[in-house]
Amino acid sequence: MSAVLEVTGLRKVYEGGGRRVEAVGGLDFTVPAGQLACLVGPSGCGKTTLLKCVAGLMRPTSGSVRLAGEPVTEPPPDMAVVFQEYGRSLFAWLSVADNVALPLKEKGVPRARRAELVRRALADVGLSDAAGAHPWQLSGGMQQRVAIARAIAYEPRVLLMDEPFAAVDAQTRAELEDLIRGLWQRLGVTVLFVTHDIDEAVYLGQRVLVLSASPTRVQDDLAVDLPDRRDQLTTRGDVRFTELRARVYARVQAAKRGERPAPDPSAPPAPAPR
Ligand SMILES: Nc1ncnc2c1ncn2[C@@H]1O[C@H](COP(=O)(O)OP(=O)(O)OP(=O)(O)O)[C@@H](O)[C@H]1O
Repeated sequence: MSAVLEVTGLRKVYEGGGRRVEAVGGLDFTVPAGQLACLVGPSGCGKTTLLKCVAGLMRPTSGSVRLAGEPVTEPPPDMAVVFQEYGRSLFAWLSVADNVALPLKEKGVPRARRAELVRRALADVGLSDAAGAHPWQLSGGMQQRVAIARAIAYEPRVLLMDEPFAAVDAQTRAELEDLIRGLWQRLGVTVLFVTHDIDEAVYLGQRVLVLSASPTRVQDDLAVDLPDRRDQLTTRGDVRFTELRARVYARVQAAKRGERPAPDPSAPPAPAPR
């Protein structure tokens, strides 16, 4: 299956205030349609910068991003982003339903269709009852569910997530991870999920891309050959999960030290697209 997302020679250098930081340094990868790929890398390695470039929110210094073959030069209509800071991404004065509806309004989706998409998305994230509430009346986990509902109501081809669960407690995080896997399986959307949490990357992904320290590059690209049906207890207790986690951990450590590990002959081949 062809790649829906192509990142080629992507480089981003920040300059200003007498400081020059090469955050992303010549990065190449593609994501096939329908894949759930996780990006994991050391703190400060350039994950957010990369995602902003992929989302068309930031111009790269050089290189390109293509979505379904088209160059991304501004936020594309068929891409949605969920950020870590749900508190800042929701509008406090709008109801939950209106928050979810807002991007659809901007996209020009007719009112009746909008109402249907909002209803479905809120049902998908288990928040039908909270449609009339305001974000500040909800827990952090519920607010992040609203942000996810807003993203999926938009019916994106690609869903980008930047450490979306970093600010919620462990139990809520586990629930949200399962929610994302469930939505991904049901909707068939392509997901690029950025996290610094190795366990989360292995639990969620079909594939884990390990990023090097800044200026970041793809250090490794591992297939996650765990069964498609995952649950927090069984999957995390699986010997294969522990092996993959140890392998990703070792590679993130190597990335921090700036080492390039030798290719692993026992690593499974890249996963087939769904
Ligand atoms: N607007 C900016 N101007 C200058 N430098 C920046 C800017 N944004 C990020 N940087 C620098 O680019 C590098 C990568 O930052 P980025 O936020 O992309 O990393 P990250 O991997 O997402 O970090 P974390 O894991 O801590 O969230 C850092 O050295 C950071 O200081």
